[in-house]
Amino acid sequence: MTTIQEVRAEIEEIDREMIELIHRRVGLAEKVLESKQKEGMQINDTGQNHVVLDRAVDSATERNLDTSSVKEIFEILIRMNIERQHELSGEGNLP
Ligand SMILES: O=C(O)C(=O)C[C@]1(C(=O)O)C=C[C@@H](O)C=C1
Repeated sequence: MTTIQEVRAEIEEIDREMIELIHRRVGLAEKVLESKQKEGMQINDTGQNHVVLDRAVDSATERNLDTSSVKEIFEILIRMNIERQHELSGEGNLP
């Protein structure tokens, strides 16, 4: 039988992986901002937000996960990316 320590060690490993993935995702803000500035695009792209959120909800549905919770997580991830792009463009935390 698995001990609580073993399960917690597994949870910790997953948490570390998630932090690394969040770090990678936010790290792409610089590249995406550069492309947007070249193309004269706005930082907040509501159409793309929908694409990302719909994709996350579809994946969550396939795995029988709570879709509204997964959607909230991805809304936070998008917000973090938008905030980072504003920081990088020297605008601070504008909406
Ligand atoms: O794809 C982009 O244009 C991004 O800037 C990335 C991202 C995201 O985090 O997925 C963030 C902001 C945009 O509103 C849309 C999507």
